[in-house]
Amino acid sequence: MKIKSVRARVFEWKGKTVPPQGNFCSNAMDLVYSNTESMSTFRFHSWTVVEIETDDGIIGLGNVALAPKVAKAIIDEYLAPLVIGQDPWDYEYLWQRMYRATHAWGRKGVTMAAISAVDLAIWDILGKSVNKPVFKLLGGRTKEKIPCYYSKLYRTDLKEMQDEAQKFLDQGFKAFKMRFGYGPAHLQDGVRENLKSVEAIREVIGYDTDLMLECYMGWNLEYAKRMLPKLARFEPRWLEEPVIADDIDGYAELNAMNIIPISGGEHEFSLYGFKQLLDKKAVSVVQYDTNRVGGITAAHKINALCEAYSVPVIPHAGQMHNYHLTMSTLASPMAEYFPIFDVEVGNELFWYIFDGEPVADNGFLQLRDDVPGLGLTLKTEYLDQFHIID
Ligand SMILES: O=C(O)C(=O)C[C@@H](O)CO
Ligand SMILES: [Mg+2]
Repeated sequence: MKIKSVRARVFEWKGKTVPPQGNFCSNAMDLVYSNTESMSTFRFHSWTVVEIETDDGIIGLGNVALAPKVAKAIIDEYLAPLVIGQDPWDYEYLWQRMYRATHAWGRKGVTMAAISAVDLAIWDILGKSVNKPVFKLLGGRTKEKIPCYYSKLYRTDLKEMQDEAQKFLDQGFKAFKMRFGYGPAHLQDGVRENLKSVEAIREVIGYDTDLMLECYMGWNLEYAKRMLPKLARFEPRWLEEPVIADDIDGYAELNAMNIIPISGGEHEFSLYGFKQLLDKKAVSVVQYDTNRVGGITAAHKINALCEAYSVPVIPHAGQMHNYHLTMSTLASPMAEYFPIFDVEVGNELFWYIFDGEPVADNGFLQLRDDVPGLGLTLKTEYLDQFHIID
């Protein structure tokens, strides 16, 4: 079997979007003075879909949501020529070709995300070619079904947040992730607002339910060190991305305080990036995203590394490409889950592009043994609400 073609298309959402509430999520831009909305560069309103076809007609689907137009250019210009004409079963060789050929300027960020998208499509082909779901090629079914946590609760009116939490508590979710709205730039008022929002959610979900707290790189080390003792009473399962991804020593200092487990990884890339996080004990929960970190080829290796370090893997953002990694290892106890909503930040946009994503049932997800590859097809229902760049 040989790869015959690689097609990368950008799906630009032109449909309805929900305008964000102010301070709906602390983020890395909060500390930079600007007159634009600080989360504006952290939107996922475009998504690049990769379709790789083999000479015997199998089509594999991959996807990338980081800088999708740039990712397309990297795939078209650099990665496609490296894999066309090659055997997809030589996936490690192909991964190393893409990684090393772009090493001078790739390694992390959008190049690794582009490599991930190609790698996902290759693994989709491998599964389809032997009529097996991808998780069966990685280690098989390690769970009867996958526990998942509800992920949204962006900072808005506290009563609205409580109603949202109640609605999904009633649907059987046993774990929730909420977003802080404030960070160092918002001074003591922001501290009080952050604490009030956690208290409000705990009032609804109680303490028999996991609560995770998301900073999305919006704090800094000094502020996080002040906040951790104030948050401890709420017994969070983890505090996510309190500092920017490059501040690995900051992560390690916060994790070493042993007040609240620190999580991160959605903005880290490659096996080596995670070796560094683990060697420095920077995180207590690893959260790579398989469509960023280097695809399934890289994520599978990181799963083994995390198993050896006894650090759980709970991949960022859910989605099928992550669920196969969670299903195939005991090192990954749970998945993130974004329910389908009107398009807001865009974390939910994949629901409008693909069919086949599992819908949570009572806080669990199921992958089928009889659906080959990643298990996704392109959805036609919303195609008229996308502008597609081929
Ligand atoms: O789901 C996450 O972990 C994310 O970081 C999504 C981002 O949009 C803000 O939370
Ligand atoms: Mg996050």
